[in-house]
Amino acid sequence: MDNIYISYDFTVSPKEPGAEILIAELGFAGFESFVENEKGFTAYIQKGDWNEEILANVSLLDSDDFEVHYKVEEVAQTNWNAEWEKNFDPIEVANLVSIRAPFHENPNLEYDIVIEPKMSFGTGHHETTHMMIQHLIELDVTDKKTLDMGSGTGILAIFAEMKGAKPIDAIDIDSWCYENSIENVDRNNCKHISLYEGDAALLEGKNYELIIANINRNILLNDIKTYAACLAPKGHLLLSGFYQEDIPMIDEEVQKYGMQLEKTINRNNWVALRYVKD
Ligand SMILES: C[S@@+](CC[C@H](N)C(=O)[O-])C[C@H]1O[C@@H](n2cnc3c(N)ncnc32)[C@H](O)[C@@H]1O
Repeated sequence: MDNIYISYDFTVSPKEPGAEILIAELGFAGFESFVENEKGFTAYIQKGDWNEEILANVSLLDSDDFEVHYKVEEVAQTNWNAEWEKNFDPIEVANLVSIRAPFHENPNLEYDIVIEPKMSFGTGHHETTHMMIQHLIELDVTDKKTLDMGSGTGILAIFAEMKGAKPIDAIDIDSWCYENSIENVDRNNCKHISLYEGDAALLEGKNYELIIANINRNILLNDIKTYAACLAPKGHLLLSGFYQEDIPMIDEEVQKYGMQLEKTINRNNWVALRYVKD
């Protein structure tokens, strides 16, 4: 991949919650990095991943509730780490889990996840990551053989290990994510996570008691049958990366493989579903 990026400098009014919702949508459209400022933020995408239609499905741009302006520029690769360090705030989930950068102070909660996301998705800022952490908090995952599909920074695999899951496979299709997750797994002293670059094709013949997949609706619809084939009876499947209105479609697919919906979590119209296999 070359080092040329396309940047979109967005102003969003009102900024709260507009910028947060827009960042979430852009993350799913393929943007890789976001640097906030007073009036909005700048979003970056590699030129090779960009296309003319990149904003076509970003619904906030059509919303009457927010005023959004942007200007587009081509930029050479910047020092992402320095940019990111200036802008990443620590996050807490349920007063139990902190997700922070190495330079943040440790708030001394029960679980402390240290992540340096660079270009990959998964700081806990996103609603879907947050909800998957919530599901994992509630599940007893001790000694559960686990798969984290679409692992991004590795954040969910890392938290699963902290909660006692093992062994864990974490798979991401993106080479940046794969490289970055190696660093994060190491940084959090995880010993039971095996990382792979790839997709559902790697799952043939595998067996898990817990499968976590925070990807997007279409990839999930395509891959649910493969996940189902790898999931043991009484095993749990956690799915996120889609909206409330996508639930019927996802649910219809999952139901084909003998799984029951146990719990739905919803944040700002994003959802995370927990299924259990018969
Ligand atoms: C929404 S992010 C989730 C990251 C992290 N698990 C989290 O919860 O914050 C989705 C991830 O799935 C990866 N991905 C996309 N398509 C995939 C596929 N077919 N198989 C595996 N990973 C995929 C992307 O590269 C991205 O890192």
